[in-house]
This record gives sequence, structure tokens and C-alpha cells, in this order.
Amino acid sequence: MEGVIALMRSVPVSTKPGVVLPRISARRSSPYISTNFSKRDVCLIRAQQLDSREASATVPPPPPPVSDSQDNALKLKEWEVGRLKEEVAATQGITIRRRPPTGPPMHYVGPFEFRIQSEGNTPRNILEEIVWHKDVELAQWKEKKPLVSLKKALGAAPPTRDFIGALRAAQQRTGLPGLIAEVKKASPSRGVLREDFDPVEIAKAYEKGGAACLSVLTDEKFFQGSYENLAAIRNAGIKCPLLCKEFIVEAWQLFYARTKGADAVLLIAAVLTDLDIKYMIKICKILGLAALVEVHNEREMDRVLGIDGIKLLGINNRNLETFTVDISNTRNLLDARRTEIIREKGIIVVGESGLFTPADIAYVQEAGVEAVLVGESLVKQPDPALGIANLFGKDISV
Ligand SMILES: O=C(O)c1ccccc1NCC(=O)[C@H](O)[C@H](O)COP(=O)(O)O
Repeated sequence: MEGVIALMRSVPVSTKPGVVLPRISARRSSPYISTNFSKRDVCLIRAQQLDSREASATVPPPPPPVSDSQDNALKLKEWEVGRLKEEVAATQGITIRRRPPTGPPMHYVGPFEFRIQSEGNTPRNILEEIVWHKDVELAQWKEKKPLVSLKKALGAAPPTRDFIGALRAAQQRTGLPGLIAEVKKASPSRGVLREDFDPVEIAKAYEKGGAACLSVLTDEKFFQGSYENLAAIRNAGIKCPLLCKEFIVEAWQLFYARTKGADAVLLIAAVLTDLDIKYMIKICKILGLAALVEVHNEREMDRVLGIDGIKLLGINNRNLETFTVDISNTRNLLDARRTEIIREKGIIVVGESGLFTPADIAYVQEAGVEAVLVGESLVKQPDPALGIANLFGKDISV
């Protein structure tokens, strides 16, 4: 425990009175264990199967009434599965942790309650903070829109557009990397990028300027984006396929993105385990979504290259923990060995973040990327269509 970070009016605590986790609490602070994962893997696969049953079920049976002791047992199981996932994630070099299920512990003094900060209940960096907030949002969204209702909505959804095909066609047409232009109002690292932000107008300008695909940020708290923006762009007659730029931690988000008009989704290897990625890729296939699997470093790159079925691999030049941007990350990750695997598997590599000039585009193309994802340098331009021509050093709309 390191200090009090918030003093609030007393509100009901999410953990029910009487829920005691003494045996497990002792394990909470134990370091990650990195030996013999067979049993844990089995547990994780079981947990994933439960998830997957949820994803493929049509109408779930009504839940039986739950007694307090059953409720406690379920909470305990949920917590244990969370711990197992963290242990497996640690063995894959994933440092981003998931939010503790019951949130930070509460301490009462008179009519107030203190939230005590500790290493275990405080996000360690911005990516972890985003992911923890996503868990809170998701709990509310899933209550409002359970999976069954999303599935019903999908029955009437139009087919998805070919995201990968659009990138390939653009690259063949221009001889330059296919452009995924990002509709991005703000970011944690740069604040507000454009005050007069009209997502549909920006999307139209990108399409006019020759973008092959668009990326639409949907996170509200950290990027001032929204699913309404995604749906509005989809419904405005834009032909470019759309990437839902979201921090995906659960399969429910794939279904939701699809109902809002996404043709592709982002899967971040710094957040998802190999098993999560494999599972989500399967769901994406079922939903007709392309999956852009994003890596930042060598460890993530090698993990992802070992997973079958990946067609789009993004190399992000932004360190999502420190915000530093370095486009040589793309070149460093694309060494001869990895380039050979990428060629054999027919993967398209997307260079992401920090691209501002024709020289930057040439640099990442030379390194081996066939597509680029660009936000800041385009969205800040008074005329984003002209911004595209300036970025590529020529008009790529024709
Ligand atoms: O953009 C950020 O500050 C950021 C911070 C934390 C996590 C993700 C972040 N950005 C997401 C992206 O990867 C970029 O929006 C995308 O690659 C475009 O980058 P840029 O062209 O540099 O705007």
C-alpha cells in the first residue's frame, strides 16, 4: 500500500459483504510462475471454451437463482481464471495486466471511503489504464446489449467490404504502400489534434485523396472517438473499408464492431495472449472481419508470426507505454528471417504511427511494408485530401 489517492463519498462496494478470499489473497502478491503450464493451459482453454459457447449460443437459458455461497464460489473461480490468464500472459512477455475484477479495495472512515493505491490495483502505464477502463465500459455495454441482441442485429447487417483486397489494389495501382487513413480527434500523447472535427467530412476527404481504407477510433475517454462516428461514416456513402480502431479485450467487441459497420478490427499483441488472438481470429473469420494484429517489439512479432491465419500484421512505431515514436522500429523488426516468414505466409505488413513525410513513407516501404496507417499528420491538415498528396509526394487518388 503506498498512499491514499482518492477520498469519496461512501457508495456501495461491488464485492458483497461476506466475500472473503483469504487463501487466494495470499497468492495475489506472488510473482508470476513460469513453469509447467499444462494444467493452467487446460483451465484457460476451458475458460475460453465457455466464452466461445457464449459467442456461438443462440438464446441462452435463463440463469438459475444464485445463492450467496454460489455467488462467492463463482467470484472465486472468476478470480482464479484471471490469475491463470495473467500467468500465461507473463510467460508470453505481456506486461499489460487486466483490471482486478473487484477493483481497488475500499477502506472506510466515518461516512467516507478511501481508495488505497498499491502496485496491484493501479495501472502502470497508459495502455494498462486504457485496458482497465475498457473492462469497466464493457461491463456496462454488455448489460445494455447482450451478445444475443448483437447476433440478432447481425442478421440484417450488410456484408463486410474487402479490407485486405482494397490495400492490395491500392498498392498495385500506385506502387506505394496502401493507405489506411485514421479519423482521429485526439490522443493521450498529443491531446486534441483537430478542434473542428467532423468525422464524416474528414472521411470523405481521405477517400477523395486516395486512401484505400479508413481507420476510425472508437475509444471515447482517451481518443474522443465513438462508435457513432464509425456508424456515421459507414452510413455516409463512403466506399473505403473501415477499421474499428478499438482496444479489444473480449470477443463481444468484435460482434459490436460488426454491428456498427466495421470491416476490420485491431488486435493488440501487447494486450492479448496467443490463445486470445487465435480465438478472436476465428470469430473474425465467422463475422467476415479482417484482423489487423499489431506488434511493437521483437517478442510480440515472433509470437504473432507463429500464429496461423494472420493476414495483416501491423508494426506500431509508437511505444504504447512511453509514447516515444521511432520509425526505425519497423525496419528493425523486419529482418531477413522474419521477412522470409512473412513472404511465405503471404502476410501484408502495415507500418503504423509517426509517418509525416514522403521520406518516411519511402523508408518504411524500403523496410518491407505494403501498407501504412497514418493519423496525426493527415488529420491536422486543413485539407486532409491534400495532406495525403503531401505525405506521399504525389497525388495518389488517380
Ligand atoms: O496515439 C497515441 O497517442 C496512442 C497512445 C496510446 C495507445 C495508442 C495510441 N495510438 C494509436 C495508434 O496506434 C495511432 O493512432 C496510429 O498508429 C496512427 O498514428 P499517428 O499517425 O502517429 O497518429
